[in-house]
Amino acid sequence: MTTTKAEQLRIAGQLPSPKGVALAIMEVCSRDDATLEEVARIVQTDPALSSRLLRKANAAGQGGRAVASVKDAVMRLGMNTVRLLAMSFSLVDQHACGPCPAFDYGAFWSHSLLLGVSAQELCKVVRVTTPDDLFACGLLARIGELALATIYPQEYAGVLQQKLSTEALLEAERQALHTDHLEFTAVILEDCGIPKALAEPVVFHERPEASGFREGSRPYQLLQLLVLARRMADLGCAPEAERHAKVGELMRMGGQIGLDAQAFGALFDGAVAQWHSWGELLRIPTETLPDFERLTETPPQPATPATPDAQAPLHVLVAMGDARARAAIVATLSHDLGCHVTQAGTGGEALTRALQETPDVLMLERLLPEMDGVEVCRALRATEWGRSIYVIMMVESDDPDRVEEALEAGADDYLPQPLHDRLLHARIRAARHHQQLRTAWRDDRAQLRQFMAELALSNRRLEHAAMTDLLTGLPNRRAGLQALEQAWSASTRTGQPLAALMIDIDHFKSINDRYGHAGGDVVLQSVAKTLLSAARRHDTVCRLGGEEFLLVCHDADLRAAILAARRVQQTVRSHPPQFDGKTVPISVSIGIAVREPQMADADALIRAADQALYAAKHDGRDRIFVSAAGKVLGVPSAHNAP
Ligand SMILES: Nc1nc2c(ncn2[C@@H]2O[C@H](COP(=O)(O)OP(=O)(O)OP(=O)(O)O)[C@@H](O)[C@H]2O)c(=O)[nH]1
Repeated sequence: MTTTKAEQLRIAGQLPSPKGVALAIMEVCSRDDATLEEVARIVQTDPALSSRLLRKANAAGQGGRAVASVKDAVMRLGMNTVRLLAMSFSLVDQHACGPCPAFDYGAFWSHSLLLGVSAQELCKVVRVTTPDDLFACGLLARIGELALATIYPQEYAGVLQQKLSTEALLEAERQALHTDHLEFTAVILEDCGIPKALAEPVVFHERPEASGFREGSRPYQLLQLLVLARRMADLGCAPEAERHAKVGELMRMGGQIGLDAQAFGALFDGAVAQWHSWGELLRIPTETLPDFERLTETPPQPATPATPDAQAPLHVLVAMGDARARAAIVATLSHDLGCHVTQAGTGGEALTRALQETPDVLMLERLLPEMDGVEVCRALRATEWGRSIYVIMMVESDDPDRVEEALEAGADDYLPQPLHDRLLHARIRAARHHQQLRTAWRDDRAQLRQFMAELALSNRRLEHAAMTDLLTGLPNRRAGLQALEQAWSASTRTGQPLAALMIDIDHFKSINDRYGHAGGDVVLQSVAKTLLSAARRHDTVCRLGGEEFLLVCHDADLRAAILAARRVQQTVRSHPPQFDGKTVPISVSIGIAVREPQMADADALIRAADQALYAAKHDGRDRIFVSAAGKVLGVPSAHNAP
């Protein structure tokens, strides 16, 4: 039997795998006699996992009784789901960054998270399995890529720099590494104990055509759902300029699982909202996106606005099932009427092309294969962008019921079949007139949009200026206190600890006296930089005013806050500012407070930190003091810490 490279690395223990509490949960769950109590007890030893599972259980309850204990959360989610979630969270936490220079870890998890929540939301519509299980599988659906970046950082960087499409990437991986990421995904999912029935569709979601799944079977449905979730993640993570091209295809795929444009839009928006809230909880970056309806709007016009040209050929998309009849009308339109014509043979193709090409006129046969003309018209009219296309429905006869149905679905005009040349000419004349009016309207609108974009930009600049300290570039007092309020609310929600550190430069007045105000300013700028470098990425540093700074430490208990204070003190000490070719020796005093149950709000936390700072100054400066349980105590500083 041949052993693949991924399997060899598994044997050597080199593959990314769950660790710590997640591993313990996996082990317990693999026993036949495991109990929910046992699993809950292990989960409780990890506060971050506990709060994430509580959030998941409450979301899964969909408005039922709120779950407050870990045991109830485990009960509601079920042992298997808890195992899957614990495992995927563990991998997210362990691999937030890594050694491969060309692998964007943040972007990778961001995309994987959106894939996971999209799969979960889709699964609520097409119930092929438990939505929470698909959330976990979605998070791990691309794990093979992360594995290659972790195990072969340099070689894989060379492959990634070529920026290849899926097939070419797989080929390049095989050439450079004699393996590919799909092989790694399969082995890691197996290692994580994900059942084959789920793991296989996950592995094939990048190359659905290679799966060989029988149409309509459960694996096939899962695969379809994951492919759609992947496209949703691609859209959410795409640069703004590329989003438009992805929307049409996505809507068509939504139609395949029975969702009309409106329902699909609501589902997408729901997934994006979940993406943001899980991103915050898992510390994964996420993009701010306009809602789906806005994404379907007219794509941005070219930079130089097109001048209205009455002579520009009318773009007509002809959607007809019968190829010969279609060829005849295409010939009339292009040769006799000078139109630019494109064609579609099915309803699905008509919708995709209409959304991609935004023709001036869509000539839509009512009896189209796959998706009839009425459905296509309704789907188009559900988008702002599709509303601007002039639709002529071709109906089998003048039957008033048929005509009424077409017009009610949103068609602008109709033509009875077989088509009559004179009628066709008259309809196209009306359409051309409509198009000229629309071009003029579009130009006005483009100008208005440009004006609104400029206004939004200058508002953003003003907002930024109002929240930023001009001297140091740090968030100012207002922004800092706002960040603290937000951190307070998050800590209320998640139960995670929260610490505030007030940092004050010692004897700053004498620095000003000795080096002048300009020298003082340089010292403030230098300290601001040093504080940023000493703080963790997710913590907030702001200048409260004068020579006083605030550091908000998320998820930090007293021990972590003292360590942070020592790190700040040490870094300030070892990076003295330079002014006029001279070193300006400085020190800071720090007051720490950690959120305590009796504190009513963020103000109370700041007041406690301020008391501790006051005590540090009073005790002689260059000190760290802590305010805890109503007492203020000194703690050993960085230079005399144990
Ligand atoms: N250069 C400069 N000085 C500032 C700025 N804002 C406030 N100050 C000065 O900072 C000094 C603060 O002095 P004090 O409040 O007495 O504090 P201190 O001298 O640091 O003494 P301790 O905090 O008790 O160690 C005052 O002289 C302010 O004028 C600023 O933006 N630039």
